Amino acid sequence: MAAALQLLPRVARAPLLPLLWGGPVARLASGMALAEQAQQLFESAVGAVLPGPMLHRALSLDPGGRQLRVRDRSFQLQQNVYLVGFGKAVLGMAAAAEELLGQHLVQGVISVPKGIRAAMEHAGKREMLLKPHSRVQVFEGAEDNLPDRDALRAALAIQQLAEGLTADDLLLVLISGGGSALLPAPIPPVTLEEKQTLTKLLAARGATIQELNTIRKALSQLKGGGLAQAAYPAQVVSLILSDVVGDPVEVIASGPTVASAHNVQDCLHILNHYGLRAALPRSVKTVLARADSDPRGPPSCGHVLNVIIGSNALALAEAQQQAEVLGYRAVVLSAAMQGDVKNVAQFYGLLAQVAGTRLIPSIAGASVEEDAKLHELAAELQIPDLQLEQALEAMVGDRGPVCVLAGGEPTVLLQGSGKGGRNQELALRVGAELERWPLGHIDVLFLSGGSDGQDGPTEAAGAWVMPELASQAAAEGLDVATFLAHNDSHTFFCRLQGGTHLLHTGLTGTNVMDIHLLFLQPR
Ligand SMILES: Nc1ncnc2c1ncn2[C@@H]1O[C@H](COP(=O)(O)OP(=O)(O)OP(=O)(O)O)[C@@H](O)[C@H]1O
Ligand SMILES: O=C(O)[C@H](O)CO
Repeated sequence: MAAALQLLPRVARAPLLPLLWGGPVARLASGMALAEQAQQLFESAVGAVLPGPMLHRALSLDPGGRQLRVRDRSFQLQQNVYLVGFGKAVLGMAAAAEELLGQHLVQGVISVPKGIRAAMEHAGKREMLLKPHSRVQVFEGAEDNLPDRDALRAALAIQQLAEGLTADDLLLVLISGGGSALLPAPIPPVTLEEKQTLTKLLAARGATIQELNTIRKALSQLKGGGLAQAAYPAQVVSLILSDVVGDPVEVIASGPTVASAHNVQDCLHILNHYGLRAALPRSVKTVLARADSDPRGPPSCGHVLNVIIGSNALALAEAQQQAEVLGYRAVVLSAAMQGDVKNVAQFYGLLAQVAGTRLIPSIAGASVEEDAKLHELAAELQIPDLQLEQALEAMVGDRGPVCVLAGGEPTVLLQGSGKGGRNQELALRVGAELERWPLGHIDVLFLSGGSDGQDGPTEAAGAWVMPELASQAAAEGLDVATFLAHNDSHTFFCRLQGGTHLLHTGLTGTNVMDIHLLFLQPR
């Protein structure tokens, strides 16, 4: 337990209110105490997937320092290791890798978001920074998650490094979310601008990350296994931090070390579906036509070891453990929450209602219809790993406080021009839902936060809400529906009670999608 609490120093100091559930102290427990615990559990989830700890779990040197161990594989070390990386969490991953590899690391090139070094320095996160005489060259680029000239230069440097390797070398590839935009290498004659436009159009028309990255792979020299091919005959080990539901290695950062299984027909189907086929630039048509007749087929990746070293599920598992230490019955609902944010919010609202009735059957709670509606909605959302029955089972009977943990990435279809993010919008919508289903004797709190610490283009990571949200807002003259109609959740939370419902962590240096926490605490 001491070790577990090390991750959570503030939790260790906080009074363990739920342990005293049913007693007078618990009855005095305020929403703020619950909110503090929610924020601490969020931090513990993120703490489990920080670059340093993750790297050290995945990589080790044998006692003589002659072999690099990755899972159950060993690689000979003789000052023959090269490193490349691209993604939002790669700076800290590279710092941890360089520290571990020492003199065995010959050279590295990484492509990371613009301003990340300054932000980490400013936040005092020195462990995320490379040392002054690092062998790793850093390129910053892809402002606003879009490929740009800086990212293109980085991609060229990465390609050159990979192409210069021999069969005696080992290439360590560090990959995390945001990697696609940070590694643009369009196949000529496609230009960077054309690729940028196509990516933007697909995203704006609601293409999924799977669809978007299928197109990116078809138009890129390095994605879809291209980087692995460039590094051949060197051995390649890819360490991947997943930011995609289900952790598909071929999708994350467009799978630069995974042979693409898609063909031109798949691309044309996607482009057709989003009404983009007719207006395709000639260059894109040329590249797709060439790919169709390429006798070599997709790159082969037999020399590659792809390893997922961090994921949303891992973060949730840590927070679940911490919640149990705090006396909650903690259930992981899913690490793959997806779907329209409105439906996801309705789902959490109904879940709280149904769960509340199970927790204290005597209260006027959910009806049979609401139970059925919850299951219907769950089926509609098509969440692959949803443990709804298990979660509801944990709530049967008068057994104390419950914490439901989930993760993933709901979708917001932007209609207004307000300021917000996925997590703040979800929290606001859940707050509105909770108000519709008052649960007399149970304190309910919902928190949603982006594990990277930045929710959309805002400075907050997310927000937390309780059923009293709408009435508190009304008292301050804020109308929830109006803010939602403008996708203006951040402005709403900034104004509500002086911003106390906002979750502020600063940039965390990692990225495993969003974390959702739902607490039900009988009074
Ligand atoms: N005003 C808004 N209200 C709600 N959501 C918004 C708003 N503006 C942007 N978003 C959402 O924020 C997301 C983009 O935010 P961000 O740049 O944090 O990317 P991300 O998807 O979190 O990146 P990653 O997946 O790499 O973490 C999009 O899903 C977009 O729909
Ligand atoms: O970079 C990307 O492609 C997305 O973040 C998904 O990994």
